[in-house]
Amino acid sequence: MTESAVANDWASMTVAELEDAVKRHNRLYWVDNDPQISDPEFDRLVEALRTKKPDSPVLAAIGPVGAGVDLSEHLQGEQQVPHDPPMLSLDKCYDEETLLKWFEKFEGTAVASPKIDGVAVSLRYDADGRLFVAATRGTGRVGELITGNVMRIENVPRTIDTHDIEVRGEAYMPLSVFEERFKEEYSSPRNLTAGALKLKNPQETAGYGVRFFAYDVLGVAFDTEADKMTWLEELGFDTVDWREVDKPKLQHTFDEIDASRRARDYEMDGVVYRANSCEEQRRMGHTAHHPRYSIAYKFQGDSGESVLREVHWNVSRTGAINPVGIVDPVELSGAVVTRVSLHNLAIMEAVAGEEGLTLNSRVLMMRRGGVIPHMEKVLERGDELVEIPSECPGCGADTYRDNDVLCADHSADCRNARLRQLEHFASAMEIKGIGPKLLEQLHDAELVTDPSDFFTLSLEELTSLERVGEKLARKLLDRIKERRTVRVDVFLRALGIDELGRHVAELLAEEFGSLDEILNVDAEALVEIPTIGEIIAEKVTEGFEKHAAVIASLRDHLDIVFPEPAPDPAEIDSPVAGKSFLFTGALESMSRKDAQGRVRELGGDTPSSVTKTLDFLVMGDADIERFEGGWRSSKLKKAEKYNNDGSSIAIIGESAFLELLDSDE
Ligand SMILES: NC(=O)c1ccc[n+]([C@@H]2O[C@H](COP(=O)([O-])OP(=O)(O)OC[C@H]3O[C@@H](n4cnc5c(N)ncnc54)[C@H](O)[C@@H]3O)[C@@H](O)[C@H]2O)c1
Ligand SMILES: [Zn+2]
Repeated sequence: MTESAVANDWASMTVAELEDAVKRHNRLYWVDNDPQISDPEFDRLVEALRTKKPDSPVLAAIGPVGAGVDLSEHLQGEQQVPHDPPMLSLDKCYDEETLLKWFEKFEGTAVASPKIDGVAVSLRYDADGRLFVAATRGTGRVGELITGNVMRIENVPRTIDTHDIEVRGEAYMPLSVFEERFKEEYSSPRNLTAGALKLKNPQETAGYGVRFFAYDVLGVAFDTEADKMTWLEELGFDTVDWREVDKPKLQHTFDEIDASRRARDYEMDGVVYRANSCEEQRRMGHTAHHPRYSIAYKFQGDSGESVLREVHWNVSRTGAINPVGIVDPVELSGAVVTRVSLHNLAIMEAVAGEEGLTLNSRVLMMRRGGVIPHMEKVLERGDELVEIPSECPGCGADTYRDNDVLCADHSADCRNARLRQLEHFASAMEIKGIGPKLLEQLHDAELVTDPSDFFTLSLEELTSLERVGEKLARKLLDRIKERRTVRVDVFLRALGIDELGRHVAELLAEEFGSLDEILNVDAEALVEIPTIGEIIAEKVTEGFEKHAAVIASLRDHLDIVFPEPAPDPAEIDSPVAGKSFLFTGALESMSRKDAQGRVRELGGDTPSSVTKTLDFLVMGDADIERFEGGWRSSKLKKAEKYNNDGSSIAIIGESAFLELLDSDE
């Protein structure tokens, strides 16, 4: 029911109309940089045309080349990087039948990997194995030079143990980074990645935490795609999460990757399959639009219709007042959504169109990339114009517009701004069990009005609140007490200062020896730290000034410590200290990141790829069972290969890992 209302638009059109629409939207997207429909909707439009006229020449001309993008208008000659062979699009399919048909066209197995919703990047390494050119995909034939920016992507190797090759892959912003720092004001991790890669001051790219997954290499011949990926990993690249699949596993792999979406730290919009045999790849070749040996099987069911009932105005921790839509419940990618961030004024206006957003509008809701819900577009206008508040809902201060964002100079007792700040503090300090409801109670009873108040709470005060019994109160007090000793970077981030996210906090902790030094630093000195730009430096120093009183009272209650230099493994008798652990796949009891944190706390090491000296390769218990049943991921294969050559990498499940941790504590 939900999808048809949109798809029907296209289904009722003639071939000529469809061809015109495809050409128009392709141009709007690639040339004018002003897409007017969402990507999934564009894909449906293309499918509608493909169904009616599979050999339409317009189908072969989708993408930047077909749209006639000419980079020479924008770029100087030296900024243009030719791609040979061009960086093409992918052929698409939406059902198993089409996938099977594609599979019949070649001999051997396929290699499948998630289709990452990021930005394609080409990396070139010179005769000494040094990264010397990085470029965007651009028109597909000519890209834009972004070497300085790419140098700031942490997991892109600067030098490799071979020479004269080109590596292609996808740059993306981890969802954890997006959600922590950007989700309030930006709508898409992908667009932010593209922006971060083109920043004029490449140093600032580092602050965006962009990462890179390799999926292809030119300049070396391989027998199989699997060999290619393994080789890339040995060179030190993080590769897309690939696996070799045979015919019976084609659909199964798609379902499995689809089901794993929420456990992954990136958005994706389908599964890419490639013929495993490189000889077959050469035989099949490519069209002007896409290689024939590859196909993208795209996810569906991410969209649905709903009705916008209300717009709430939320004061963010930085003071911006952002719209949040309340919609009738709608199921998207398996989860029911009732609230959707409209991000900021500009994004809300873009969705609504010129006449403004109205309540009771019929809207298309979507999880682009499967994770973050968006209101994609208004399908039918409602009856009541959404008013932009002239006053802050928390303190009544006048609002004003600052570029894309609604702002106010909140008074010191703005309830909403405070609640948001306290919420951020509790979550950054990892004080578990303090949700928004309890916070409101604490705040409204004037028990906690600034962050330091958490540390003076008493049992009587807590139990005086509705629905807080003695048992819960004691538990909360214990948790708060546990967090009295806190690492300086965690403390700094918890202050909720604009631009002082995890990355900057860690830099400050590394760079300085005491909290006083950090708090008294001036903007000029901060800019000296690589990856901190002028804007960050100013916001951070301003923030320290503004929060001086809160910081002072927090210091009375907290024991703020600097990260200890890693303990000397020789001195600790422990199964974890001095050992290296690599986690792969999803764990049940904690995220991979938390698992790495635990290992490092205990003095262990967490390398990012399988090496000869790795001690433990850890995976979920379900994966261990699959492993025992014969299944092999690329990491497993590599570990086994090293073990055959004399390494002793223990391959263990999560339960065994937890036992190791326990025996250490
Ligand atoms: N909204 C609109 O009006 C409109 C108009 C035109 C195009 N579009 C959108 O533009 C998008 C881009 O189209 P396209 O032709 O550039 O890209 P595509 O969808 O054909 O995908 C090709 C890209 O996938 C990337 N990729 C990610 N993971 C990969 C993996 N594991 N293996 C191999 N490649 C991987 C590659 O970088 C490659 O550049 C499409 O999603 C389309 O919907 C939208
Ligand atoms: Zn306010």
